[in-house]
Amino acid sequence: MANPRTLYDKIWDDHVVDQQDDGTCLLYIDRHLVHEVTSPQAFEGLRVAGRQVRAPQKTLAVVDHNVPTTDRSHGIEDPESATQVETLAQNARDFGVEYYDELDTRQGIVHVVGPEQGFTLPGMTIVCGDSHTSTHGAFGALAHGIGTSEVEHVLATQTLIQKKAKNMRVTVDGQLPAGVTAKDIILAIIGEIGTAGGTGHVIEFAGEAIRSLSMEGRMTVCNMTIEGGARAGMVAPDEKTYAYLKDRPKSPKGEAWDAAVRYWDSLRTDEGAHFDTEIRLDAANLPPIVTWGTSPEDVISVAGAVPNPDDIQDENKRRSKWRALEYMGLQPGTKITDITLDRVFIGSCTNGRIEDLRAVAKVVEGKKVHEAVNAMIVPGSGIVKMQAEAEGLDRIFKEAGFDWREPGCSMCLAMNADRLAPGERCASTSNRNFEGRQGFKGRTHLVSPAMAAAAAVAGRFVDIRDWK
Ligand SMILES: CC(C)[C@H](C(=O)O)[C@@H](O)C(=O)O
Ligand code: SF4
Repeated sequence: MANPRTLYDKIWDDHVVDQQDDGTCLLYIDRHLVHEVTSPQAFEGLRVAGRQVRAPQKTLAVVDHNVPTTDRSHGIEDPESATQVETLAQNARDFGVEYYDELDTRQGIVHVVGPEQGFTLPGMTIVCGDSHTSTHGAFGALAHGIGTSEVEHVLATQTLIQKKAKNMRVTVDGQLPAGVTAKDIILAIIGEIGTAGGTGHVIEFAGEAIRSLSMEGRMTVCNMTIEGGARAGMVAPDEKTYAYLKDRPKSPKGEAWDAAVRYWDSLRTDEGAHFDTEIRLDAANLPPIVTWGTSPEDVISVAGAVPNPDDIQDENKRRSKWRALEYMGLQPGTKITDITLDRVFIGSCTNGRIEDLRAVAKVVEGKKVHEAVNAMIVPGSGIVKMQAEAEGLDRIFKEAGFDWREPGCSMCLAMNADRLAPGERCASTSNRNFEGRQGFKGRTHLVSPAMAAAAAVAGRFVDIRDWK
């Protein structure tokens, strides 16, 4: 038998167009997602060179980062945002690329839209000028972010120059306790390996707890792989993957579907395949997690307290964690459940999908957002919004006092009107808690949707395992 291979090895091998002696490869790219932030220069480069988009049908453009999440039916007021959006629209028209504008129901965060449309499929190489492209790995695709010059390269040639990464496997055994979610799994993993722990690797997530996750949950895990420093994250496709993709607008149909499933079934890591690094975690021991600092690795159980940086041996690390506490306005030893909040943000490509909104509705139904808290819910796409409204979730949210918005990246990052004021403290379902991420001097605590929902009602963090 041929050498046993990992899922990553298989997809890689199937896409190599050319290999140099030093290992540099030219990789064929199956899908290219494009948004307004990292594409203007790339399209301009093509224009200047007089080139076309090589495979417009393998390219999909959508606006997400800059769009306001308030009513957009009368146009976009902010001139900067309007220009960004219009530039993408113009580029899509000029180059014949399919484009979902801010009024299209299919519009949303690029990483929510791709899977939803069946544009993202197992076994594919998928790129986007955006670090959270790793999300699409949940479907058993090799998906990662690229820079703007690479965006131009892919637009022009449908290929990418890459060196192969190492294989890493993170196995999460057992079953999650009630109240503990995919978000807690990935935060725990990043807490364990650190933000550089995955450097140079592609991570395959495996084990009973990963298999038990819905596609939404797997997307949450793969989405944040990048915060652990890895190039990409992936989960082998299975029946859940196929059920999610069946009959999506761009999924293969009829015989083509059957043939695709046969191929997808071969995308499993072979018995005995080599992993350069292996990590194991037990899901049964995981608590709901809250970040206390300014890095996604600064994690602690909701039942715990803010750690004391003086306990850290390494001087640089100690200093940086003190700085994080100062920025966050926190004291060592403060119980996490004593931390009060000004804002709650539920949304983003990490946790802005329908399952996330259902989890929030379950927690807040019949309750009220705390009077000191300003809380918003931003669906990840127009399709998510429509589905939530069909299920009556929007009524539950509005009756509880949440602001129910139009789809986009919103307060995940301060690139649009949704942002924190200096000093404001926010429980957020997004993926980054860097200084200034949600607004200048804003303070971000990353949590799961259920934890954010409970915090909105209580005005402080609460252990969702005790929620009634
Ligand atoms: C603006 C974009 C390039 C950026 C990314 O690459 O991830 C953004 O989506 C983010 O989450 O920080
Ligand atoms: S929702 Fe946040 S993380 Fe996702 S693409 Fe938008 S800005 Fe990046």
